[in-house]
Amino acid sequence: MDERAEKRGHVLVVPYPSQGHINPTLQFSRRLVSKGVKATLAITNYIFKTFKPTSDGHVGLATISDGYDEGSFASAGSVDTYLDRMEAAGSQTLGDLIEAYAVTPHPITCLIYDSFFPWALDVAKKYGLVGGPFFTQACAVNYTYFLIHHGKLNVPPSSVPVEIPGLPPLEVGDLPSFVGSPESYPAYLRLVVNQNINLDKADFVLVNTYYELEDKVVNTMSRECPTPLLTIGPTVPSLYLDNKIEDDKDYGLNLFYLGSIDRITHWLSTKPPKSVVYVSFGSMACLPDTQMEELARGLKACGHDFLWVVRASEEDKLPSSFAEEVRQSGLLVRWSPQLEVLANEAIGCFFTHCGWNSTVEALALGVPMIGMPQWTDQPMNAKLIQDVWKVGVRVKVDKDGLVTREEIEDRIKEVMVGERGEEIRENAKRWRDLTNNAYSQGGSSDRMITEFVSKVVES
Ligand SMILES: O=c1ccn([C@@H]2O[C@H](COP(=O)(O)OP(=O)(O)O[C@H]3O[C@H](CO)[C@@H](O)[C@H](O)[C@H]3O)[C@@H](O)[C@H]2O)c(=O)[nH]1
Repeated sequence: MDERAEKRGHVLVVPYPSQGHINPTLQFSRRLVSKGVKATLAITNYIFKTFKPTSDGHVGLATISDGYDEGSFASAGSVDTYLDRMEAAGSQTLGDLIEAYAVTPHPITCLIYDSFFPWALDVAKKYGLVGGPFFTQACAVNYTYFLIHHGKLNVPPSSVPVEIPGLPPLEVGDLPSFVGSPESYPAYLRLVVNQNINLDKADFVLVNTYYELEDKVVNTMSRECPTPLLTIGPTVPSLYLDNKIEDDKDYGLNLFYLGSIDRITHWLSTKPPKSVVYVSFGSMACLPDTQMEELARGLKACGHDFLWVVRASEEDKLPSSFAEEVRQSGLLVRWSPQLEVLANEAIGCFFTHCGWNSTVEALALGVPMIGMPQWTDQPMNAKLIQDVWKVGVRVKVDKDGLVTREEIEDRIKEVMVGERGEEIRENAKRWRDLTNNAYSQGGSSDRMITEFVSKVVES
Protein backbone atom coordinates (compact mmCIF):
# COMPACT_ATOMS: atom_id res chain seq x y z
CA MET A 1 0.00 0.00 0.00
CA ASP A 2 1.28 3.46 -0.95
CA GLU A 3 1.94 5.51 2.23
CA ARG A 4 0.14 8.48 0.70
CA ALA A 5 -3.09 6.44 0.85
CA GLU A 6 -3.17 7.20 4.54
CA LYS A 7 -3.85 10.83 3.71
CA ARG A 8 -5.72 10.97 0.43
CA GLY A 9 -9.06 9.49 1.39
CA HIS A 10 -10.79 6.15 0.99
CA VAL A 11 -12.91 5.45 -2.07
CA LEU A 12 -15.52 2.71 -2.07
CA VAL A 13 -16.32 1.44 -5.57
CA VAL A 14 -19.51 -0.52 -6.25
CA PRO A 15 -19.76 -2.32 -9.61
CA TYR A 16 -22.79 -4.00 -11.14
CA PRO A 17 -22.14 -7.71 -10.49
CA SER A 18 -20.99 -8.86 -13.93
CA GLN A 19 -17.60 -9.31 -15.58
CA GLY A 20 -17.93 -6.37 -17.98
CA HIS A 21 -18.58 -4.03 -15.04
CA ILE A 22 -16.22 -5.50 -12.44
CA ASN A 23 -13.18 -5.40 -14.76
CA PRO A 24 -13.19 -1.66 -15.49
CA THR A 25 -14.15 -0.58 -11.94
CA LEU A 26 -11.52 -2.83 -10.38
CA GLN A 27 -8.91 -1.52 -12.79
CA PHE A 28 -9.92 2.07 -12.11
CA SER A 29 -9.64 1.37 -8.38
CA ARG A 30 -6.12 0.10 -9.00
CA ARG A 31 -5.33 3.34 -10.81
CA LEU A 32 -6.61 5.36 -7.85
CA VAL A 33 -4.33 3.37 -5.55
CA SER A 34 -1.41 4.23 -7.83
CA LYS A 35 -2.29 7.89 -7.20
CA GLY A 36 -2.09 7.41 -3.46
CA VAL A 37 -5.76 6.83 -2.66
CA LYS A 38 -7.06 3.92 -0.62
CA ALA A 39 -9.66 2.06 -2.68
CA THR A 40 -12.01 -0.81 -1.83
CA LEU A 41 -14.20 -2.69 -4.29
CA ALA A 42 -17.57 -3.88 -2.95
CA ILE A 43 -18.67 -7.04 -4.74
CA THR A 44 -21.78 -9.06 -3.95
CA ASN A 45 -21.82 -11.80 -1.32
CA TYR A 46 -22.69 -14.29 -4.04
CA ILE A 47 -19.65 -13.44 -6.17
CA PHE A 48 -17.43 -13.43 -3.11
CA LYS A 49 -18.62 -16.83 -1.93
CA THR A 50 -18.64 -18.42 -5.36
CA PHE A 51 -15.36 -17.20 -6.81
CA LYS A 52 -13.43 -16.62 -3.57
CA PRO A 53 -11.35 -13.73 -4.93
CA THR A 54 -8.40 -12.55 -2.90
CA SER A 55 -7.24 -8.95 -2.79
CA ASP A 56 -4.33 -8.17 -5.11
CA GLY A 57 -2.64 -6.42 -2.19
CA HIS A 58 -3.58 -3.03 -3.61
CA VAL A 59 -7.35 -2.75 -3.92
CA GLY A 60 -9.31 -3.89 -0.87
CA LEU A 61 -12.35 -6.15 -1.20
CA ALA A 62 -15.61 -5.86 0.71
CA THR A 63 -19.11 -7.24 0.21
CA ILE A 64 -22.67 -6.03 -0.03
CA SER A 65 -25.81 -7.98 -0.81
CA ASP A 66 -27.86 -7.84 -3.99
CA GLY A 67 -30.58 -9.82 -2.20
CA TYR A 68 -29.51 -13.05 -3.91
CA ASP A 69 -26.65 -14.25 -1.75
CA GLU A 70 -27.25 -17.88 -2.62
CA GLY A 71 -28.43 -17.82 -6.17
CA SER A 72 -27.17 -14.88 -8.25
CA PHE A 73 -29.06 -12.96 -10.81
CA ALA A 74 -30.47 -15.98 -12.68
CA SER A 75 -32.59 -17.02 -9.71
CA ALA A 76 -34.50 -13.71 -9.68
CA GLY A 77 -36.76 -14.75 -12.54
CA SER A 78 -37.06 -11.31 -14.11
CA VAL A 79 -34.77 -8.33 -14.55
CA ASP A 80 -37.28 -6.04 -12.80
CA THR A 81 -37.46 -8.32 -9.78
CA TYR A 82 -33.70 -8.52 -9.57
CA LEU A 83 -33.20 -4.76 -9.86
CA ASP A 84 -35.85 -3.96 -7.23
CA ARG A 85 -34.41 -6.39 -4.73
CA MET A 86 -30.88 -5.24 -5.56
CA GLU A 87 -31.88 -1.67 -4.74
CA ALA A 88 -33.47 -2.60 -1.40
CA ALA A 89 -30.77 -5.02 -0.23
CA GLY A 90 -27.97 -2.97 -1.84
CA SER A 91 -28.96 0.32 -0.17
CA GLN A 92 -29.22 -1.33 3.23
CA THR A 93 -25.97 -3.29 3.10
CA LEU A 94 -24.02 -0.48 1.44
CA GLY A 95 -25.07 1.77 4.32
CA ASP A 96 -24.03 -0.92 6.82
CA LEU A 97 -20.63 -1.18 5.13
CA ILE A 98 -20.05 2.57 5.23
CA GLU A 99 -20.99 2.57 8.94
CA ALA A 100 -18.61 -0.31 9.61
CA TYR A 101 -15.71 1.58 8.01
CA ALA A 102 -16.64 4.78 9.89
CA VAL A 103 -15.24 3.38 13.14
CA THR A 104 -11.95 2.23 11.57
CA PRO A 105 -8.85 4.33 10.83
CA HIS A 106 -10.01 4.43 7.17
CA PRO A 107 -13.56 5.77 6.97
CA ILE A 108 -15.03 5.96 3.47
CA THR A 109 -14.81 9.48 2.05
CA CYS A 110 -16.05 8.98 -1.51
CA LEU A 111 -18.51 6.57 -3.16
CA ILE A 112 -18.17 5.59 -6.81
CA TYR A 113 -21.12 3.50 -7.93
CA ASP A 114 -22.00 1.79 -11.18
CA SER A 115 -24.22 4.10 -13.23
CA PHE A 116 -26.77 1.24 -13.23
CA PHE A 117 -27.28 2.05 -9.49
CA PRO A 118 -28.44 5.68 -9.30
CA TRP A 119 -29.96 4.87 -5.87
CA ALA A 120 -26.45 4.59 -4.44
CA LEU A 121 -26.14 8.39 -4.55
CA ASP A 122 -28.84 8.63 -1.85
CA VAL A 123 -26.75 6.33 0.32
CA ALA A 124 -23.65 8.48 -0.25
CA LYS A 125 -25.55 11.64 0.67
CA LYS A 126 -27.13 10.05 3.75
CA TYR A 127 -23.61 9.51 5.11
CA GLY A 128 -22.28 12.88 3.95
CA LEU A 129 -19.94 11.41 1.31
CA VAL A 130 -19.07 12.78 -2.09
CA GLY A 131 -20.40 10.45 -4.73
CA GLY A 132 -20.95 9.90 -8.41
CA PRO A 133 -21.56 7.27 -11.07
CA PHE A 134 -19.07 5.29 -13.15
CA PHE A 135 -20.38 4.74 -16.69
CA THR A 136 -18.94 1.53 -18.12
CA GLN A 137 -19.99 2.20 -21.72
CA ALA A 138 -19.00 4.51 -24.58
CA CYS A 139 -19.88 8.18 -24.22
CA ALA A 140 -21.82 7.99 -27.51
CA VAL A 141 -24.02 5.30 -25.95
CA ASN A 142 -24.42 7.22 -22.69
CA TYR A 143 -25.33 10.35 -24.62
CA THR A 144 -28.00 8.46 -26.57
CA TYR A 145 -29.67 7.45 -23.29
CA PHE A 146 -29.18 11.01 -21.97
CA LEU A 147 -31.09 12.37 -24.98
CA ILE A 148 -33.91 9.89 -24.38
CA HIS A 149 -34.10 10.81 -20.68
CA HIS A 150 -34.40 14.49 -21.62
CA GLY A 151 -37.10 13.81 -24.21
CA LYS A 152 -34.85 14.76 -27.13
CA LEU A 153 -34.87 11.34 -28.77
CA ASN A 154 -37.88 9.07 -29.09
CA VAL A 155 -37.80 5.33 -28.59
CA PRO A 156 -37.88 3.97 -31.20
CA PRO A 157 -36.62 7.07 -33.03
CA SER A 158 -39.40 8.89 -34.88
CA SER A 159 -37.06 9.65 -37.76
CA VAL A 160 -33.79 8.25 -39.01
CA PRO A 161 -30.97 8.81 -39.48
CA VAL A 162 -30.30 9.99 -35.95
CA GLU A 163 -27.56 12.61 -35.64
CA ILE A 164 -25.10 12.31 -32.73
CA PRO A 165 -22.05 14.62 -32.70
CA GLY A 166 -18.89 12.93 -33.92
CA LEU A 167 -20.76 9.99 -35.47
CA PRO A 168 -21.94 9.43 -39.00
CA PRO A 169 -25.75 9.51 -39.41
CA LEU A 170 -27.16 6.51 -37.52
CA GLU A 171 -29.71 4.03 -38.81
CA VAL A 172 -31.79 2.02 -36.34
CA GLY A 173 -29.34 -0.89 -36.53
CA ASP A 174 -26.49 1.41 -35.45
CA LEU A 175 -28.19 2.43 -32.21
CA PRO A 176 -28.09 0.50 -28.92
CA SER A 177 -30.50 -2.42 -29.35
CA PHE A 178 -32.78 -1.29 -26.50
CA VAL A 179 -33.41 1.93 -28.44
CA GLY A 180 -33.98 0.40 -31.88
CA SER A 181 -36.12 -2.44 -30.45
CA PRO A 182 -37.56 -1.15 -27.15
CA GLU A 183 -39.90 -4.13 -26.92
CA SER A 184 -36.94 -6.53 -26.66
CA TYR A 185 -35.82 -5.74 -23.08
CA PRO A 186 -38.03 -3.01 -21.55
CA ALA A 187 -36.51 -3.48 -18.07
CA TYR A 188 -32.99 -2.92 -19.41
CA LEU A 189 -34.15 0.11 -21.38
CA ARG A 190 -35.50 1.63 -18.16
CA LEU A 191 -32.25 0.76 -16.40
CA VAL A 192 -30.02 2.48 -18.95
CA VAL A 193 -32.21 5.57 -19.30
CA ASN A 194 -32.47 5.85 -15.50
CA GLN A 195 -28.69 6.23 -15.31
CA ASN A 196 -29.49 9.91 -15.87
CA ILE A 197 -32.14 10.54 -13.21
CA ASN A 198 -29.96 12.24 -10.60
CA LEU A 199 -26.82 13.33 -12.43
CA ASP A 200 -27.51 16.89 -11.28
CA LYS A 201 -27.05 15.81 -7.65
CA ALA A 202 -23.85 13.82 -8.24
CA ASP A 203 -20.48 15.38 -7.41
CA PHE A 204 -18.82 13.94 -10.53
CA VAL A 205 -19.54 11.67 -13.48
CA LEU A 206 -16.81 9.20 -14.48
CA VAL A 207 -16.90 7.79 -18.01
CA ASN A 208 -14.83 4.80 -19.11
CA THR A 209 -13.63 6.34 -22.36
CA TYR A 210 -10.88 8.79 -23.24
CA TYR A 211 -11.18 12.22 -24.70
CA GLU A 212 -9.38 11.60 -28.01
CA LEU A 213 -11.61 8.62 -28.78
CA GLU A 214 -14.93 10.47 -28.53
CA ASP A 215 -13.99 14.15 -28.32
CA LYS A 216 -17.06 15.59 -30.07
CA VAL A 217 -19.68 13.66 -28.15
CA VAL A 218 -17.76 14.21 -24.89
CA ASN A 219 -17.76 17.96 -25.57
CA THR A 220 -21.48 17.94 -26.36
CA MET A 221 -22.53 15.85 -23.38
CA SER A 222 -20.24 17.91 -21.10
CA ARG A 223 -22.04 21.08 -22.17
CA GLU A 224 -25.48 19.59 -21.53
CA CYS A 225 -24.79 17.48 -18.45
CA PRO A 226 -25.35 19.31 -15.15
CA THR A 227 -22.27 17.69 -13.58
CA PRO A 228 -18.78 17.66 -15.14
CA LEU A 229 -17.84 14.52 -17.07
CA LEU A 230 -14.43 13.05 -16.35
CA THR A 231 -13.12 10.70 -19.05
CA ILE A 232 -10.79 8.30 -17.27
CA GLY A 233 -10.26 5.33 -19.60
CA PRO A 234 -8.89 3.08 -20.85
CA THR A 235 -9.19 0.88 -17.76
CA VAL A 236 -6.50 -1.50 -18.94
CA PRO A 237 -3.60 -2.56 -16.69
CA SER A 238 -0.47 -0.49 -16.99
CA LEU A 239 1.54 -3.56 -18.08
CA TYR A 240 -0.20 -3.40 -21.47
CA LEU A 241 0.23 0.37 -21.86
CA ASP A 242 3.01 2.47 -20.31
CA ASN A 243 4.12 -0.26 -17.84
CA LYS A 244 4.78 2.37 -15.19
CA ILE A 245 2.55 1.10 -12.38
CA GLU A 246 4.25 -1.60 -10.43
CA ASP A 247 2.54 -4.98 -10.29
CA ASP A 248 -0.40 -3.88 -12.46
CA LYS A 249 -0.89 -6.77 -14.83
CA ASP A 250 -4.35 -8.24 -14.65
CA TYR A 251 -7.79 -7.76 -13.19
CA GLY A 252 -7.56 -11.10 -11.47
CA LEU A 253 -11.26 -11.40 -10.70
CA ASN A 254 -12.55 -13.84 -13.28
CA LEU A 255 -16.12 -15.01 -12.91
CA PHE A 256 -15.27 -17.90 -15.24
CA TYR A 257 -12.87 -20.76 -14.83
CA LEU A 258 -9.64 -19.79 -16.53
CA GLY A 259 -8.10 -23.22 -17.14
CA SER A 260 -4.49 -23.46 -18.22
CA ILE A 261 -3.00 -20.24 -19.54
CA ASP A 262 0.15 -22.13 -20.55
CA ARG A 263 -1.83 -24.22 -23.00
CA ILE A 264 -2.98 -21.05 -24.76
CA THR A 265 0.36 -19.25 -24.75
CA HIS A 266 2.17 -22.38 -25.90
CA TRP A 267 -0.27 -22.84 -28.78
CA LEU A 268 0.09 -19.18 -29.79
CA SER A 269 3.88 -19.44 -29.61
CA THR A 270 3.80 -22.01 -32.43
CA LYS A 271 1.98 -19.57 -34.78
CA PRO A 272 3.54 -16.92 -37.04
CA PRO A 273 3.03 -13.22 -36.21
CA LYS A 274 -0.43 -11.81 -37.03
CA SER A 275 -1.72 -15.18 -38.24
CA VAL A 276 -4.39 -16.06 -35.65
CA VAL A 277 -8.01 -14.93 -35.42
CA TYR A 278 -9.04 -14.48 -31.76
CA VAL A 279 -12.78 -15.04 -31.29
CA SER A 280 -14.66 -14.08 -28.15
CA PHE A 281 -18.13 -12.80 -27.34
CA GLY A 282 -17.47 -11.64 -23.79
CA SER A 283 -19.20 -12.89 -20.69
CA MET A 284 -22.90 -12.68 -21.55
CA ALA A 285 -23.68 -13.16 -25.23
CA CYS A 286 -25.75 -16.19 -26.06
CA LEU A 287 -25.74 -17.07 -29.76
CA PRO A 288 -28.60 -19.01 -31.36
CA ASP A 289 -27.64 -22.58 -32.30
CA THR A 290 -27.79 -21.88 -36.04
CA GLN A 291 -25.52 -18.87 -35.60
CA MET A 292 -22.98 -20.94 -33.66
CA GLU A 293 -22.96 -23.43 -36.49
CA GLU A 294 -22.39 -20.70 -39.13
CA LEU A 295 -19.60 -19.21 -37.04
CA ALA A 296 -17.95 -22.60 -36.63
CA ARG A 297 -18.16 -23.30 -40.37
CA GLY A 298 -16.93 -19.82 -41.30
CA LEU A 299 -13.94 -20.10 -38.98
CA LYS A 300 -13.05 -23.52 -40.31
CA ALA A 301 -13.24 -22.27 -43.90
CA CYS A 302 -11.39 -18.97 -43.48
CA GLY A 303 -7.96 -20.50 -43.88
CA HIS A 304 -6.51 -18.93 -40.73
CA ASP A 305 -5.79 -20.46 -37.36
CA PHE A 306 -8.21 -19.40 -34.66
CA LEU A 307 -8.48 -19.27 -30.89
CA TRP A 308 -12.16 -19.36 -29.94
CA VAL A 309 -13.57 -18.75 -26.46
CA VAL A 310 -16.70 -20.90 -26.21
CA ARG A 311 -18.09 -20.50 -22.70
CA ALA A 312 -19.22 -23.72 -21.02
CA SER A 313 -22.88 -22.69 -21.41
CA GLU A 314 -22.41 -22.40 -25.22
CA GLU A 315 -20.46 -25.59 -25.82
CA ASP A 316 -23.39 -27.85 -26.66
CA LYS A 317 -24.25 -25.57 -29.58
CA LEU A 318 -21.08 -26.52 -31.47
CA PRO A 319 -21.55 -28.93 -34.37
CA SER A 320 -20.75 -32.43 -33.14
CA SER A 321 -17.16 -33.45 -33.86
CA PHE A 322 -16.21 -29.83 -34.61
CA ALA A 323 -13.34 -29.82 -32.09
CA GLU A 324 -11.96 -32.93 -33.80
CA GLU A 325 -12.42 -31.47 -37.31
CA VAL A 326 -10.40 -28.34 -36.48
CA ARG A 327 -7.72 -29.95 -34.36
CA GLN A 328 -4.99 -28.66 -36.68
CA SER A 329 -6.16 -25.08 -37.02
CA GLY A 330 -8.30 -24.18 -34.01
CA LEU A 331 -7.97 -24.00 -30.25
CA LEU A 332 -11.24 -23.95 -28.30
CA VAL A 333 -11.14 -22.69 -24.72
CA ARG A 334 -13.83 -21.84 -22.16
CA TRP A 335 -12.28 -18.55 -21.04
CA SER A 336 -9.04 -16.77 -21.93
CA PRO A 337 -6.63 -14.30 -20.37
CA GLN A 338 -7.92 -11.84 -22.96
CA LEU A 339 -5.43 -9.02 -22.52
CA GLU A 340 -2.51 -11.41 -22.66
CA VAL A 341 -3.98 -12.96 -25.79
CA LEU A 342 -4.60 -9.62 -27.51
CA ALA A 343 -1.03 -8.58 -26.66
CA ASN A 344 0.41 -11.74 -28.22
CA GLU A 345 2.12 -11.09 -31.54
CA ALA A 346 0.49 -14.15 -33.14
CA ILE A 347 -2.92 -12.44 -33.05
CA GLY A 348 -3.95 -10.94 -36.40
CA CYS A 349 -7.48 -9.82 -35.60
CA PHE A 350 -10.22 -10.00 -32.99
CA PHE A 351 -13.62 -11.37 -33.99
CA THR A 352 -15.70 -9.72 -31.27
CA HIS A 353 -19.22 -8.99 -30.03
CA CYS A 354 -18.05 -5.38 -29.50
CA GLY A 355 -18.58 -5.24 -25.74
CA TRP A 356 -17.09 -1.94 -24.64
CA ASN A 357 -14.24 -3.48 -22.62
CA SER A 358 -13.24 -5.78 -25.46
CA THR A 359 -13.40 -2.87 -27.89
CA VAL A 360 -11.16 -0.64 -25.81
CA GLU A 361 -8.76 -3.48 -25.04
CA ALA A 362 -8.32 -4.15 -28.76
CA LEU A 363 -7.82 -0.43 -29.41
CA ALA A 364 -5.22 -0.25 -26.64
CA LEU A 365 -3.30 -3.18 -28.10
CA GLY A 366 -3.66 -2.15 -31.76
CA VAL A 367 -5.61 -5.26 -32.81
CA PRO A 368 -7.94 -4.92 -35.85
CA MET A 369 -11.53 -6.01 -35.20
CA ILE A 370 -14.37 -7.81 -36.94
CA GLY A 371 -17.53 -6.82 -35.15
CA MET A 372 -20.51 -9.12 -34.76
CA PRO A 373 -22.61 -7.13 -32.27
CA GLN A 374 -25.41 -8.94 -30.46
CA TRP A 375 -27.37 -6.51 -28.30
CA THR A 376 -27.29 -3.53 -25.87
CA ASP A 377 -24.49 -1.01 -26.66
CA GLN A 378 -22.69 -3.35 -29.07
CA PRO A 379 -24.22 -2.19 -32.40
CA MET A 380 -23.16 1.38 -31.68
CA ASN A 381 -19.65 0.28 -30.72
CA ALA A 382 -19.47 -1.64 -34.01
CA LYS A 383 -20.42 1.55 -35.87
CA LEU A 384 -17.61 3.43 -34.14
CA ILE A 385 -15.13 0.64 -34.90
CA GLN A 386 -15.97 0.52 -38.61
CA ASP A 387 -16.91 4.07 -39.55
CA VAL A 388 -15.30 6.42 -37.04
CA TRP A 389 -11.97 4.93 -35.98
CA LYS A 390 -11.81 2.64 -39.03
CA VAL A 391 -10.06 -0.11 -37.09
CA GLY A 392 -12.26 -2.93 -38.29
CA VAL A 393 -15.35 -4.05 -40.16
CA ARG A 394 -18.82 -5.15 -39.15
CA VAL A 395 -20.40 -8.33 -40.46
CA LYS A 396 -23.65 -8.09 -42.40
CA VAL A 397 -26.77 -9.89 -41.24
CA ASP A 398 -28.92 -11.57 -43.91
CA LYS A 399 -32.70 -11.24 -44.28
CA ASP A 400 -33.27 -14.04 -41.76
CA GLY A 401 -31.13 -12.33 -39.14
CA LEU A 402 -28.21 -14.71 -39.66
CA VAL A 403 -24.55 -13.95 -40.31
CA THR A 404 -23.69 -16.64 -42.81
CA ARG A 405 -20.52 -18.72 -42.91
CA GLU A 406 -19.58 -17.08 -46.23
CA GLU A 407 -19.92 -13.60 -44.72
CA ILE A 408 -17.77 -14.62 -41.74
CA GLU A 409 -15.12 -16.08 -44.03
CA ASP A 410 -15.11 -13.01 -46.30
CA ARG A 411 -14.85 -10.46 -43.50
CA ILE A 412 -11.97 -12.37 -41.87
CA LYS A 413 -10.12 -12.41 -45.19
CA GLU A 414 -10.84 -8.73 -45.69
CA VAL A 415 -9.19 -7.83 -42.39
CA MET A 416 -6.38 -10.41 -42.39
CA VAL A 417 -5.10 -9.91 -45.94
CA GLY A 418 -5.13 -7.40 -48.79
CA GLU A 419 -5.21 -3.65 -49.08
CA ARG A 420 -8.19 -3.00 -46.79
CA GLY A 421 -6.51 -5.12 -44.11
CA GLU A 422 -3.35 -3.06 -44.45
CA GLU A 423 -5.28 0.20 -44.02
CA ILE A 424 -7.08 -1.16 -40.97
CA ARG A 425 -3.81 -2.31 -39.41
CA GLU A 426 -2.30 1.16 -39.91
CA ASN A 427 -5.32 2.79 -38.26
CA ALA A 428 -5.20 0.29 -35.41
CA LYS A 429 -1.55 1.22 -34.77
CA ARG A 430 -2.42 4.90 -34.74
CA TRP A 431 -5.22 4.32 -32.22
CA ARG A 432 -2.94 2.15 -30.10
CA ASP A 433 -0.56 5.11 -29.80
CA LEU A 434 -3.35 7.59 -29.08
CA THR A 435 -4.73 5.25 -26.42
CA ASN A 436 -1.30 4.97 -24.82
CA ASN A 437 -0.88 8.73 -24.82
CA ALA A 438 -4.27 9.31 -23.18
CA TYR A 439 -3.41 6.79 -20.45
CA SER A 440 0.22 7.72 -19.78
CA GLN A 441 1.48 10.35 -17.41
CA GLY A 442 0.29 13.80 -18.52
CA GLY A 443 -2.19 12.30 -21.03
CA SER A 444 -5.83 13.40 -21.09
CA SER A 445 -7.16 10.61 -18.83
CA ASP A 446 -4.20 10.74 -16.48
CA ARG A 447 -4.80 14.46 -15.96
CA MET A 448 -8.51 13.84 -15.31
CA ILE A 449 -7.74 11.17 -12.71
CA THR A 450 -5.18 13.40 -10.99
CA GLU A 451 -7.73 16.23 -10.94
CA PHE A 452 -10.41 13.87 -9.63
CA VAL A 453 -8.16 12.80 -6.76
CA SER A 454 -7.08 16.29 -5.78
CA LYS A 455 -10.39 18.12 -6.26
CA VAL A 456 -12.93 15.47 -5.33
CA VAL A 457 -11.46 12.62 -3.30
CA GLU A 458 -9.16 14.74 -1.13
CA SER A 459 -11.42 17.72 -0.66
O1 LIG B 1 -12.39 -15.21 -22.47
C1 LIG B 1 -12.51 -14.07 -22.04
C2 LIG B 1 -13.54 -13.20 -22.46
C3 LIG B 1 -13.60 -11.94 -21.91
N1 LIG B 1 -12.69 -11.55 -20.97
C4 LIG B 1 -12.78 -10.20 -20.37
O2 LIG B 1 -14.13 -9.96 -19.96
C5 LIG B 1 -14.48 -8.61 -20.22
C6 LIG B 1 -15.72 -8.63 -21.08
O3 LIG B 1 -16.25 -7.33 -21.17
P1 LIG B 1 -16.97 -6.80 -22.49
O4 LIG B 1 -16.10 -6.97 -23.65
O5 LIG B 1 -17.42 -5.40 -22.22
O6 LIG B 1 -18.17 -7.77 -22.70
P2 LIG B 1 -19.41 -8.27 -21.75
O7 LIG B 1 -18.91 -9.19 -20.74
O8 LIG B 1 -20.40 -8.78 -22.70
O9 LIG B 1 -19.91 -6.88 -21.06
C7 LIG B 1 -21.19 -6.33 -20.80
O10 LIG B 1 -20.89 -5.05 -20.20
C8 LIG B 1 -20.20 -4.12 -21.04
C9 LIG B 1 -19.95 -2.87 -20.22
O11 LIG B 1 -21.16 -2.28 -19.80
C10 LIG B 1 -21.00 -3.82 -22.29
O12 LIG B 1 -20.26 -2.96 -23.15
C11 LIG B 1 -21.31 -5.14 -23.01
O13 LIG B 1 -22.09 -4.90 -24.18
C12 LIG B 1 -22.07 -6.06 -22.05
O14 LIG B 1 -22.42 -7.27 -22.67
C13 LIG B 1 -13.28 -7.96 -20.91
O15 LIG B 1 -12.55 -7.19 -19.97
C14 LIG B 1 -12.45 -9.13 -21.38
O16 LIG B 1 -11.05 -8.88 -21.37
C15 LIG B 1 -11.68 -12.38 -20.57
O17 LIG B 1 -10.84 -12.03 -19.74
N2 LIG B 1 -11.62 -13.62 -21.12
